[in-house]
Amino acid sequence: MAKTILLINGPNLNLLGTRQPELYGSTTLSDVESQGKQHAEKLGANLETFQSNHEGAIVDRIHAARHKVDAIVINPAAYTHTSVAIRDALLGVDIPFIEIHITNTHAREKFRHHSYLSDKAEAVIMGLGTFGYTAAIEHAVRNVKSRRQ
Ligand SMILES: O=C(O)[C@]1(O)C[C@H](CCCOc2ccccc2)[C@@H](O)[C@H](O)C1
Repeated sequence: MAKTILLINGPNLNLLGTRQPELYGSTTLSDVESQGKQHAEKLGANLETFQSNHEGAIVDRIHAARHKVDAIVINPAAYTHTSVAIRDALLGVDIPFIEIHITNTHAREKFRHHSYLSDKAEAVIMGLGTFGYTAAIEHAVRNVKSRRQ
C-alpha cells in the first residue's frame, strides 16, 4: 500500500514567503505544500497537509491521523519551544515524526534552542530553508518505518 505522510505547519507559517524573506525565504506555504505533494507522488506516496495557528487544532489533527498516516513531518513553529501538548499528542498516537525548521534555531535567540519534540523525533532537519521540507518528505517515504496497523 502507498505510504501516506502528513505535513503539519504551525503558527504564522501561513505568512511564509510574504514576510521576512531574509529569514524564511520567498517560497509561500502553498508552494511548499504543492511541491511537497509533487515530490511525494514522484516517490509513490501521498502527502496530506495542514496548517494552523492554534495549538489545540494541531493536537486534534494529530489525533485524527492515528491509524491513517505512516509518518508525520511537522514544523511546529513557535510551539516547538513551548508545547508539551503537541509532544504528548505525537507520543500518544504513536506515529513516527520528523521535525523540520526552515532556520537553524541554535543560531538564533536562546529561547529557540530548546525543542519539546526533538528527543522523540526520527530526525530533526533545520537550517536548509524550505528545502528541508523536501528532505524530510524524502526521508519519511524512504526510511521511516511505519507503525500503522
Ligand atoms: O525555522 C523555523 O522553521 C521555525 O520553526 C519558524 C518559527 C516561526 C514561524 C513564523 O514564520 C513566519 C514566516 C514568515 C513571516 C513571519 C513568520 C520559529 O518560531 C521557530 O523558532 C523556528
